[in-house]
Amino acid sequence: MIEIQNVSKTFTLHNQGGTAIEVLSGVTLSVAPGECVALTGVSGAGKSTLMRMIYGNYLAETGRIIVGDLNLVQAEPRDIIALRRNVLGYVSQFLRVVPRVPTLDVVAEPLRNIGASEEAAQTRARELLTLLNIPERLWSLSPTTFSGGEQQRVNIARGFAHPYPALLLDEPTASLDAANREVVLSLIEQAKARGAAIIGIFHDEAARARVCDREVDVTQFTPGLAA
Ligand SMILES: Nc1ncnc2c1ncn2[C@@H]1O[C@H](COP(=O)(O)OP(=O)(O)OP(=O)(O)O)[C@@H](O)[C@H]1O
Repeated sequence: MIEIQNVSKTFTLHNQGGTAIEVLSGVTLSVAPGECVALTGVSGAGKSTLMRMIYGNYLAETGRIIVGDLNLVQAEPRDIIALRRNVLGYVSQFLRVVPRVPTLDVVAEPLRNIGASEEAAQTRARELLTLLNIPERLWSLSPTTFSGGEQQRVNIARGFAHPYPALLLDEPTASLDAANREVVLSLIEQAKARGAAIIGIFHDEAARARVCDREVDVTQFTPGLAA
C-alpha cells in the first residue's frame, strides 16, 4: 500500500550561503495493508522529514514514494490533493483549521469531501467526538479556542472520520490522558483491522509496542548518523 524506494532529501539553506544539508539517503521501506510501522531514530534523524515527503509536503529528489497507485515524487498537485482526500490521511499533533468553523463541521468535513451524505458525515462526527470525550456543548464552537488536549482530540476525530486506506500518524497519543490515549490506540487497532497501512512516529513506547508490527530506525538512512 505504501512503497518507498531509494528516496533522498537534501535541504538547501538559501539564506545561509546555499549550504546543502543531506538529511536522508536511500530510504527504502514498504507497508502492507493492515500493518503499522513505527519510525524510530534519534532526534534529527529525519522521521518528520520522511513523513512530510510521504504526504507530499516536501519533494524527494530521488526514488519513488508510491501510495495506492500514485508516485508522490512525480505527482501533479491536483493528484496529491485527490490522494489526500480519498486515500491518505494524516494525523498530526496540532490542529490547523479555518477560524469560525464549528467543531462538528471540522470533523465531518473529510466525509463531505468524498461525497458522503450530510447525515452520514454528521453521525460519524458525533460518534467520534463522543468517543474522544469532547463535551457536546463545544461541538458548535470553533476549536481555535480549545485547550491543547481538546484540539488534539478534535484533530484525531477528523483524521479518523474517513476510513483512509493509508494513514500517517505523528505522535497521536502525545499529551493525552490515559482514557483518551486508550481510545486513540483502539482507533488505530480498528484501522489496522479494516486493512489500513499505517506509518507512525510514537515517542510513547508502550503505545508503539502495542499497535506497531515493526520498527524502522530512520538513522540507517541518515548520512553522518548511520553506524
Ligand atoms: N525545512 C527544513 N529546512 C532545513 N532543514 C530542515 C528542514 N526540515 C528539517 N530539516 C533538518 O532535517 C533534519 C531532520 O529533521 P526532522 O525534523 O525530520 O527529524 P526528526 O527525526 O523528526 O526529529 P525529532 O525526533 O526531533 O522530531 C534536522 O537536522 C533538521 O534540521
